[in-house]
Amino acid sequence: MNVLEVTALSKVYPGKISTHALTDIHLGMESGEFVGIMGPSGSGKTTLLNMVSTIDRPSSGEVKINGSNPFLMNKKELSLFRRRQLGFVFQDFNLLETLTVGENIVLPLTLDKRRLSEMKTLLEQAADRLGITDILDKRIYEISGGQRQRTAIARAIITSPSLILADEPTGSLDSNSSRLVMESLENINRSTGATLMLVTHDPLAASYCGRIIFIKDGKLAAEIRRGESRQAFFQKIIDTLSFWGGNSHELSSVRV
Ligand SMILES: Nc1ncnc2c1ncn2[C@@H]1O[C@H](COP(=O)(O)OP(=O)(O)OP(=O)(O)O)[C@@H](O)[C@H]1O
Repeated sequence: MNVLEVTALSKVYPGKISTHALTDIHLGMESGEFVGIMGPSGSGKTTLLNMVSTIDRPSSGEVKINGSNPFLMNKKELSLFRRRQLGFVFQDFNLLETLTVGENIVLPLTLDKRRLSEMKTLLEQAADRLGITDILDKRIYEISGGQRQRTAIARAIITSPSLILADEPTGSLDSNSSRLVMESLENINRSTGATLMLVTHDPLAASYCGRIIFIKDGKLAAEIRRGESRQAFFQKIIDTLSFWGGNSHELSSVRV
Protein backbone atom coordinates (compact mmCIF):
# COMPACT_ATOMS: atom_id res chain seq x y z
CA MET A 1 0.00 0.00 0.00
CA ASN A 2 1.26 3.48 -0.85
CA VAL A 3 1.88 5.91 2.03
CA LEU A 4 0.40 8.66 -0.12
CA GLU A 5 -2.22 8.20 -2.80
CA VAL A 6 -3.52 11.29 -4.58
CA THR A 7 -6.33 10.59 -7.06
CA ALA A 8 -7.88 12.99 -9.59
CA LEU A 9 -7.06 15.94 -7.34
CA SER A 10 -8.19 19.37 -8.49
CA LYS A 11 -8.18 22.72 -6.73
CA VAL A 12 -9.98 25.82 -7.89
CA TYR A 13 -9.63 29.05 -5.92
CA PRO A 14 -12.89 30.94 -6.37
CA GLY A 15 -12.90 34.66 -7.06
CA LYS A 16 -13.96 37.19 -9.70
CA ILE A 17 -11.75 35.17 -12.00
CA SER A 18 -11.36 31.68 -10.52
CA THR A 19 -7.90 30.07 -10.57
CA HIS A 20 -7.50 26.44 -11.56
CA ALA A 21 -4.43 25.81 -9.40
CA LEU A 22 -4.40 22.01 -9.81
CA THR A 23 -6.12 19.84 -12.42
CA ASP A 24 -6.55 16.07 -12.22
CA ILE A 25 -3.40 15.20 -10.30
CA HIS A 26 -2.63 11.50 -9.75
CA LEU A 27 0.36 10.74 -7.54
CA GLY A 28 1.46 7.81 -5.41
CA MET A 29 4.35 7.58 -2.96
CA GLU A 30 5.64 4.29 -1.62
CA SER A 31 6.95 3.88 1.89
CA GLY A 32 10.58 5.04 2.11
CA GLU A 33 10.47 7.26 -0.98
CA PHE A 34 12.02 10.74 -1.09
CA VAL A 35 10.10 12.73 -3.68
CA GLY A 36 10.71 16.31 -4.80
CA ILE A 37 8.10 18.59 -6.34
CA MET A 38 9.41 21.26 -8.70
CA GLY A 39 7.93 23.69 -11.20
CA PRO A 40 7.75 27.36 -12.13
CA SER A 41 6.37 29.96 -9.75
CA GLY A 42 2.58 29.71 -9.60
CA SER A 43 2.51 26.17 -11.02
CA GLY A 44 0.67 24.75 -7.99
CA LYS A 45 3.43 23.21 -5.82
CA THR A 46 2.33 24.85 -2.56
CA THR A 47 -1.30 24.14 -3.35
CA LEU A 48 -0.46 20.44 -3.73
CA LEU A 49 1.53 20.43 -0.49
CA ASN A 50 -1.34 22.20 1.30
CA MET A 51 -3.79 19.49 0.18
CA VAL A 52 -1.46 16.65 1.20
CA SER A 53 -0.70 18.31 4.53
CA THR A 54 -4.49 18.75 5.08
CA ILE A 55 -4.07 22.53 5.54
CA ASP A 56 -6.51 23.16 2.67
CA ARG A 57 -9.30 21.07 1.08
CA PRO A 58 -9.34 19.83 -2.52
CA SER A 59 -12.16 21.04 -4.80
CA SER A 60 -12.45 17.46 -6.08
CA GLY A 61 -10.52 14.24 -5.96
CA GLU A 62 -9.00 12.39 -3.05
CA VAL A 63 -5.95 12.36 -0.81
CA LYS A 64 -5.23 9.19 1.18
CA ILE A 65 -2.41 8.89 3.70
CA ASN A 66 -1.76 5.36 4.87
CA GLY A 67 -5.18 4.42 3.49
CA SER A 68 -7.09 7.13 5.41
CA ASN A 69 -8.80 10.12 3.88
CA PRO A 70 -8.08 13.00 6.30
CA PHE A 71 -10.84 15.14 4.80
CA LEU A 72 -13.46 12.69 6.11
CA MET A 73 -12.28 13.16 9.72
CA ASN A 74 -13.75 15.48 12.31
CA LYS A 75 -11.63 18.30 13.78
CA LYS A 76 -10.34 16.31 16.74
CA GLU A 77 -9.48 13.23 14.67
CA LEU A 78 -7.75 15.42 12.11
CA SER A 79 -5.52 17.19 14.62
CA LEU A 80 -4.49 13.85 16.14
CA PHE A 81 -3.90 12.44 12.65
CA ARG A 82 -1.71 15.40 11.73
CA ARG A 83 0.29 15.16 14.94
CA ARG A 84 0.93 11.42 14.64
CA GLN A 85 1.08 10.78 10.90
CA LEU A 86 2.63 13.94 9.46
CA GLY A 87 5.88 15.80 10.08
CA PHE A 88 6.29 19.38 8.87
CA VAL A 89 9.43 21.30 7.91
CA PHE A 90 9.00 24.93 6.78
CA GLN A 91 11.24 27.47 5.08
CA ASP A 92 11.14 29.79 8.10
CA PHE A 93 11.56 26.96 10.66
CA ASN A 94 8.43 27.73 12.78
CA LEU A 95 10.27 27.25 16.07
CA LEU A 96 9.41 28.89 19.39
CA GLU A 97 12.21 31.42 19.94
CA THR A 98 12.13 31.51 23.73
CA LEU A 99 12.19 27.75 24.23
CA THR A 100 15.36 25.69 24.07
CA VAL A 101 16.26 23.47 21.12
CA GLY A 102 15.36 20.37 23.18
CA GLU A 103 12.00 21.82 24.29
CA ASN A 104 11.12 22.65 20.68
CA ILE A 105 11.98 19.14 19.49
CA VAL A 106 9.84 17.36 22.10
CA LEU A 107 6.85 19.67 21.63
CA PRO A 108 4.79 17.15 19.57
CA LEU A 109 5.39 14.52 22.29
CA THR A 110 4.42 16.98 25.05
CA LEU A 111 1.15 17.65 23.21
CA ASP A 112 0.65 13.88 23.01
CA LYS A 113 1.26 13.58 26.79
CA ARG A 114 4.05 10.98 26.40
CA ARG A 115 6.04 9.78 29.42
CA LEU A 116 9.13 11.82 30.37
CA SER A 117 11.54 8.88 30.10
CA GLU A 118 10.23 8.06 26.60
CA MET A 119 10.56 11.71 25.54
CA LYS A 120 14.15 11.77 26.77
CA THR A 121 15.12 8.67 24.79
CA LEU A 122 13.41 9.88 21.60
CA LEU A 123 14.99 13.34 21.99
CA GLU A 124 18.46 11.83 22.31
CA GLN A 125 17.92 9.70 19.18
CA ALA A 126 16.56 12.58 17.07
CA ALA A 127 19.27 15.03 18.18
CA ASP A 128 21.95 12.45 17.46
CA ARG A 129 20.62 11.90 13.93
CA LEU A 130 20.72 15.64 13.24
CA GLY A 131 24.08 16.25 14.93
CA ILE A 132 22.65 18.81 17.36
CA THR A 133 23.16 17.04 20.69
CA ASP A 134 25.54 19.72 21.95
CA ILE A 135 23.09 22.60 21.44
CA LEU A 136 19.98 21.07 23.06
CA ASP A 137 20.05 23.59 25.94
CA LYS A 138 20.49 26.66 23.76
CA ARG A 139 17.56 28.94 22.96
CA ILE A 140 16.52 29.33 19.33
CA TYR A 141 17.73 32.95 19.10
CA GLU A 142 21.22 31.73 20.03
CA ILE A 143 21.66 29.30 17.10
CA SER A 144 22.31 29.61 13.34
CA GLY A 145 19.82 29.17 10.47
CA GLY A 146 21.19 25.75 9.60
CA GLN A 147 20.98 24.64 13.24
CA ARG A 148 17.40 25.98 13.39
CA GLN A 149 16.41 23.92 10.37
CA ARG A 150 18.05 20.80 11.79
CA THR A 151 16.13 21.44 15.03
CA ALA A 152 12.91 21.71 13.01
CA ILE A 153 13.71 18.43 11.25
CA ALA A 154 14.37 16.71 14.59
CA ARG A 155 10.94 17.96 15.75
CA ALA A 156 9.36 16.64 12.55
CA ILE A 157 10.82 13.14 12.90
CA ILE A 158 10.45 12.63 16.65
CA THR A 159 6.98 11.09 16.31
CA SER A 160 8.15 8.76 13.47
CA PRO A 161 5.45 10.14 11.15
CA SER A 162 4.25 8.23 8.08
CA LEU A 163 5.05 11.19 5.86
CA ILE A 164 7.38 14.19 6.28
CA LEU A 165 6.45 17.28 4.27
CA ALA A 166 9.11 19.91 3.66
CA ASP A 167 8.30 23.27 2.03
CA GLU A 168 11.47 24.98 0.68
CA PRO A 169 13.54 23.80 3.68
CA THR A 170 16.70 25.39 2.25
CA GLY A 171 15.01 28.61 1.11
CA SER A 172 16.41 30.70 3.98
CA LEU A 173 19.84 29.08 4.16
CA ASP A 174 23.26 29.67 2.64
CA SER A 175 24.73 26.96 0.42
CA ASN A 176 26.77 25.24 3.13
CA SER A 177 23.86 25.05 5.56
CA SER A 178 21.59 23.91 2.71
CA ARG A 179 23.95 21.04 1.98
CA LEU A 180 24.02 19.97 5.64
CA VAL A 181 20.24 20.12 5.86
CA MET A 182 19.79 18.08 2.68
CA GLU A 183 22.39 15.54 3.81
CA SER A 184 20.45 15.21 7.07
CA LEU A 185 17.18 14.61 5.22
CA GLU A 186 18.83 12.07 2.90
CA ASN A 187 20.40 10.33 5.86
CA ILE A 188 17.06 10.15 7.71
CA ASN A 189 15.37 8.80 4.58
CA ARG A 190 18.04 6.12 4.13
CA SER A 191 18.57 5.09 7.74
CA THR A 192 15.00 5.19 9.07
CA GLY A 193 13.08 4.55 5.85
CA ALA A 194 11.08 7.76 6.44
CA THR A 195 8.93 8.89 3.50
CA LEU A 196 9.57 12.49 2.47
CA MET A 197 7.95 14.99 0.12
CA LEU A 198 9.95 18.14 -0.61
CA VAL A 199 8.80 21.23 -2.48
CA THR A 200 11.74 23.24 -3.76
CA HIS A 201 13.00 25.68 -6.38
CA ASP A 202 16.56 24.69 -5.61
CA PRO A 203 18.04 22.10 -8.02
CA LEU A 204 20.84 21.30 -5.61
CA ALA A 205 18.37 20.48 -2.81
CA ALA A 206 16.26 18.51 -5.28
CA SER A 207 19.26 16.41 -6.31
CA TYR A 208 19.10 14.66 -2.91
CA CYS A 209 15.65 13.23 -3.77
CA GLY A 210 15.11 9.84 -5.36
CA ARG A 211 12.38 11.02 -7.71
CA ILE A 212 11.22 14.44 -8.87
CA ILE A 213 7.82 15.39 -10.16
CA PHE A 214 7.53 18.56 -12.23
CA ILE A 215 4.30 20.53 -12.23
CA LYS A 216 3.39 23.08 -14.84
CA ASP A 217 0.14 25.08 -14.95
CA GLY A 218 -1.38 22.84 -12.28
CA LYS A 219 -0.73 19.60 -14.15
CA LEU A 220 1.91 16.91 -13.85
CA ALA A 221 4.43 17.63 -16.58
CA ALA A 222 7.33 15.23 -16.09
CA GLU A 223 8.95 12.81 -13.69
CA ILE A 224 12.61 11.85 -13.35
CA ARG A 225 14.42 9.35 -11.13
CA ARG A 226 17.86 9.44 -9.64
CA GLY A 227 20.36 6.75 -10.51
CA GLU A 228 23.54 6.21 -8.54
CA SER A 229 25.11 9.62 -9.09
CA ARG A 230 23.69 12.75 -7.47
CA GLN A 231 25.81 14.90 -9.79
CA ALA A 232 24.28 13.34 -12.89
CA PHE A 233 20.80 13.74 -11.36
CA PHE A 234 21.52 17.42 -10.69
CA GLN A 235 22.29 17.93 -14.38
CA LYS A 236 19.13 16.03 -15.34
CA ILE A 237 17.10 18.34 -13.07
CA ILE A 238 18.59 21.45 -14.70
CA ASP A 239 17.87 20.05 -18.18
CA THR A 240 14.29 19.19 -17.23
CA LEU A 241 13.75 22.62 -15.65
CA SER A 242 15.01 24.40 -18.72
CA PHE A 243 12.70 22.29 -20.88
CA TRP A 244 9.58 22.67 -18.71
CA GLY A 245 10.22 26.13 -17.34
CA GLY A 246 11.27 27.22 -13.89
CA ASN A 247 13.99 29.52 -12.81
CA SER A 248 16.60 28.07 -15.16
CA HIS A 249 18.03 31.56 -15.81
CA GLU A 250 19.15 31.54 -12.17
CA LEU A 251 20.96 28.23 -12.52
CA SER A 252 24.21 29.31 -14.09
CA SER A 253 25.79 30.06 -10.70
CA VAL A 254 24.67 26.81 -9.07
CA ARG A 255 27.40 24.25 -8.33
CA VAL A 256 26.93 20.62 -7.30
N1 LIG B 1 -5.36 31.32 -1.54
C1 LIG B 1 -5.36 31.55 -2.85
N2 LIG B 1 -6.38 32.19 -3.45
C2 LIG B 1 -6.42 32.39 -4.78
N3 LIG B 1 -5.46 31.96 -5.65
C3 LIG B 1 -4.43 31.30 -5.10
C4 LIG B 1 -4.30 31.06 -3.69
N4 LIG B 1 -3.15 30.38 -3.46
C5 LIG B 1 -2.57 30.20 -4.68
N5 LIG B 1 -3.33 30.74 -5.65
C6 LIG B 1 -3.04 30.71 -7.11
O1 LIG B 1 -2.95 29.32 -7.48
C7 LIG B 1 -1.86 29.14 -8.39
C8 LIG B 1 -0.85 28.16 -7.81
O2 LIG B 1 -0.23 28.76 -6.69
P1 LIG B 1 0.85 28.03 -5.76
O3 LIG B 1 1.14 28.91 -4.62
O4 LIG B 1 0.36 26.65 -5.45
O5 LIG B 1 2.10 27.93 -6.75
P2 LIG B 1 3.63 27.55 -6.44
O6 LIG B 1 4.04 26.63 -7.53
O7 LIG B 1 3.76 27.05 -5.05
O8 LIG B 1 4.34 28.96 -6.59
P3 LIG B 1 5.68 29.52 -5.90
O9 LIG B 1 6.79 28.68 -6.45
O10 LIG B 1 5.74 30.93 -6.37
O11 LIG B 1 5.51 29.38 -4.41
C9 LIG B 1 -1.29 30.53 -8.67
O12 LIG B 1 -1.90 31.02 -9.84
C10 LIG B 1 -1.70 31.34 -7.46
O13 LIG B 1 -1.85 32.69 -7.78
